[in-house]
Amino acid sequence: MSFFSRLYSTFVSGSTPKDENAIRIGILGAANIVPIACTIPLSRLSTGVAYAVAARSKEKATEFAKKNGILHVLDSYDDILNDENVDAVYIPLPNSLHHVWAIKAIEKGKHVLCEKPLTDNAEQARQIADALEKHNSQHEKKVVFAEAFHWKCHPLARFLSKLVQGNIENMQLGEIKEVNTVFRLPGYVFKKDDIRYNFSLGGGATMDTGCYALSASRFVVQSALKSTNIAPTVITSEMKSLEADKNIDVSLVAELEYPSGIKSKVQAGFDLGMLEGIIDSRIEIIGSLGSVKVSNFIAPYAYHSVDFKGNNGKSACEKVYDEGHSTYYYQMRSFLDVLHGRISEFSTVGLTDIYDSIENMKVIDAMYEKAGFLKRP
Ligand SMILES: NC(=O)C1=CN([C@@H]2O[C@H](COP(=O)(O)OP(=O)(O)OC[C@H]3O[C@@H](n4cnc5c(N)ncnc54)[C@H](OP(=O)(O)O)[C@@H]3O)[C@@H](O)[C@H]2O)C=CC1
Ligand SMILES: O=C1OC[C@@H](O)[C@H](O)[C@H]1O
Repeated sequence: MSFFSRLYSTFVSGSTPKDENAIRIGILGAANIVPIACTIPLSRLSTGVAYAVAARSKEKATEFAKKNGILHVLDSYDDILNDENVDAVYIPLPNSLHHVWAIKAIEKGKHVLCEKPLTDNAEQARQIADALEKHNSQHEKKVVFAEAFHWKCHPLARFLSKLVQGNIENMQLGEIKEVNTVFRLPGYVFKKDDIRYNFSLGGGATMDTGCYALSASRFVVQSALKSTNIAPTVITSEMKSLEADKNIDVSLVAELEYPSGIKSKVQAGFDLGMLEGIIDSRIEIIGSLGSVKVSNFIAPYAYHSVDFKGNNGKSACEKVYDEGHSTYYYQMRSFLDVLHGRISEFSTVGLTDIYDSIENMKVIDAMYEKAGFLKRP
């Protein structure tokens, strides 16, 4: 697939016919991210359908449904949860609302794909896990729950996982010593009233781009150690705040250390300079035998590269597009495959389970605390 075909399939709807047992997805909110993360991927899959949407305003939901090929418009988010035709929900609400709607959805027996970061803080994430455990222990039909770290579902992430385990022949890193990750955007891409600049809605750069950079650091370390739910200690954390609101961080630089001794620097922010482009997302992994730089791990479907340099002077470069779909397509396909019982292990397809989400939120809490900022409410 060429660069333009990859972008076309990311941003333009398809028209794949639906299977009879396609999973019917209800969408809570007419959010900006819905087309790229939900309705366009669904339009390209036979296994799921954009069944219904509700928004705070019915007029907005109606227009949104028409534009994005969603079959039904309901009056409220609760109506989506109460509709027995809805099998699963996608939650693209502001961060502070994920907690309440995720728990309500679980209690109604709906499967959930919830946007990142999962919650405002780790305590709320734990409460979602409690609700999930309670529901699943009392019902035969088990609710599947995933946080939408889409980048981990792309074939590039699977390649990285193999790479740090020493399974890519011409890219031997040896023992992993250091993992540095970055996700920065320019602040001007968001309006002043954006949810990301609103403390009570769970805003802040550490919440928004920081949760990804942290997820990348943890993904690499967990893959290298073939382990799950590992969280590093926050050694230092520095943040700069918005002039207009001292609670809203616009940049993060944190130094972390994993229990195994691996060190990690995580950078995030809405602080990308005019001359630095429109996105800075990368991973650098330093091992005893060589190092690797991965560009654009967040949106690898647009472009990316994996550049290896061995201590022996040898180098190699890889690009991993596979069928060329977007990270969101792979995420939706994985989520639906799990619901159809075709896959039982989240880790094989990159979906993020609730216990991984809790650990991510614990580190975000610690980053805020160490930097002298309030945790999100
Ligand atoms: N996976 C990814 O790549 C991305 C993920 N995200 C995540 O998705 C979520 C939504 O982001 P985004 O689409 O940019 O958000 P939007 O600004 O589009 O807002 C999302 C929805 O939240 C509701 N909402 C907005 N403002 C308020 C408010 N003041 N009080 C209550 N509800 C409000 C609205 O629902 P209604 O329509 O009912 O009025 C709106 O549709 C966030 O968690 C974000 O982190 C965002 C972008 C990319
Ligand atoms: O993927 C993303 O890129 C832009 C961010 O602001 C957004 O919230 C995030 O999910």
